Amino acid sequence: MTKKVVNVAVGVIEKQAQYFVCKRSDEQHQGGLWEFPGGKVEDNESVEQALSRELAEEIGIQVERSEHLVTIEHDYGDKQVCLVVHVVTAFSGEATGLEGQPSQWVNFEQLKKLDFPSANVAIIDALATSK
Ligand SMILES: Nc1nc2c([nH]c(=O)n2[C@@H]2O[C@H](COP(=O)(O)OP(=O)(O)OP(=O)(O)O)[C@@H](O)[C@H]2O)c(=O)[nH]1
Ligand SMILES: [Mg+2]
Repeated sequence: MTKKVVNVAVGVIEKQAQYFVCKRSDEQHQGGLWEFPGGKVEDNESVEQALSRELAEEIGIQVERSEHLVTIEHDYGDKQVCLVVHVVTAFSGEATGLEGQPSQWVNFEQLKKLDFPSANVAIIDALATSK
């Protein structure tokens, strides 16, 4: 049986060699783990539109420049996702967890030590390669 793939726009927010990450709530899929902010791409929008919308909703920033980093297909067993990851290198506003989620800016060494969903291993690898 083929499962429905959920397309997700994910933003790696980068500023002065620091990265902005949020903690997923316990009730969410892959709850309690750190994440790069983002969310599901709706039927009527492009990945870039979804990225801008989700980052405005979740962390209150307006994307000014972003570039594609990597696209990852991952099967969690209970859910199959396709993460389309962009690095956001210019934005306005100040990143904050608008939905009450814990958040922090970390450098790359700290980023590597955080607990992320397993699909994110490939994001960290791609970031390391792009540096
Ligand atoms: N945002 C985000 N989602 C991720 C990451 N890694 C990863 O596997 N995912 C998965 O991508 C899927 C969709 O992301 P999401 O839960 O943020 O979607 P959303 O903001 O639209 O949430 P909602 O369903 O509460 O409205 C989840 O199954 C989540 O586990 C990540 O780094 N960031
Ligand atoms: Mg989300």
